[in-house]
Amino acid sequence: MADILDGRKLADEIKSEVKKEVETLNKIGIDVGLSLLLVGENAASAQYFQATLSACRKTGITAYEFKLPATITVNEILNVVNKINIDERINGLLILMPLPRHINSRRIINHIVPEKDIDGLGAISVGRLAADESTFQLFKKDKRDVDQQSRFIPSIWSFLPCTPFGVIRLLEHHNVKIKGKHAVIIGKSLAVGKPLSTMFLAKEATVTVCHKETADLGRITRQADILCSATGRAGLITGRMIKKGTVVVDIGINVLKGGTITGDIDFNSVSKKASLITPVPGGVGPVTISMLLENTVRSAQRNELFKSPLLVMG
Ligand SMILES: Nc1nc(=O)c2c([nH]1)NC[C@@H]1CN(c3ccc(C(=O)N[C@@H](CCC(=O)O)C(=O)O)cc3)C=[N+]21
Repeated sequence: MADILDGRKLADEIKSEVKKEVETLNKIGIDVGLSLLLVGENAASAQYFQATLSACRKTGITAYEFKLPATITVNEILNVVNKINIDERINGLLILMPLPRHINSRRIINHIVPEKDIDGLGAISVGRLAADESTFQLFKKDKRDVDQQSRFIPSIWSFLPCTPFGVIRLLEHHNVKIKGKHAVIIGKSLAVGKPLSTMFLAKEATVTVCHKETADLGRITRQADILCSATGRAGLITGRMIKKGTVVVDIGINVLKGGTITGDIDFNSVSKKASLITPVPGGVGPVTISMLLENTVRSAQRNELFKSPLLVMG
């Protein structure tokens, strides 16, 4: 039987770190602010919205809520983003995805100033990740790589998308070796599959990305040392599709009839062969929210550090 990669436990640890850092900033008169922008109605987004609000409350981050009707125009949303961009109280902006169909979501997301793009989905953030200009943030918790990475004192940097960032954190927290391993990712989305593949590359894994057009998925998943699935298809991965000892990360969220939440992995059959596995709920999801808060408090810290040569100490 596989051991569990416990996301709730790690998420709580990250949140208590964030809380301490928020308190330190509060002591020198700095409040940390996160804005949440929800357009229209969407069950998964509404749930993430609420979960993030309550995590903000727990850590002392001030949340600013923006709820707009689905009928709103692109320009009206851009005006709200403009307001948030120049609002000094706000350190980060999360725009809940997906946006309504008539809205060009790239147009909206690219309008967030990079300093506040704590979800890491804007073109600058995506480009910096692809060019390896922000991946050093993945090495902070990895003591062995600190020396190599600490050559960099960035004057400005971008944020990493919360879900894949959380996946790397969860693996490292459980001492899963990434370097030299074969990581197989299912899903090529901008928010999860693609950035996760870049992060695994930065960590020097051998990476294969599969998606809905991939022929004979099982042939590839059986080669994985680390298997990450982010498709939103319940039960896609069964025990027959993995080799013994695989580390399995379930990034899928499927709401079944009756409201039960499950991932992409058939937990019963896969957990018999895997060495480590994330449950859903209680796996990657809670860590995602904690990474969003961590990015937000980093944004506030950088703002202080880089925008004045004089630091006010508590
Ligand atoms: N710009 C953007 N970034 C996102 O990261 C984003 C988004 N839009 N839109 C909506 C989806 C959905 N999402 C979830 C994250 C965590 C849980 C989570 O923590 N779920 C709990 C289960 C909660 C329950 O049981 O009700 C868990 O996995 O344990 C759920 C959903 C992030 N999303």
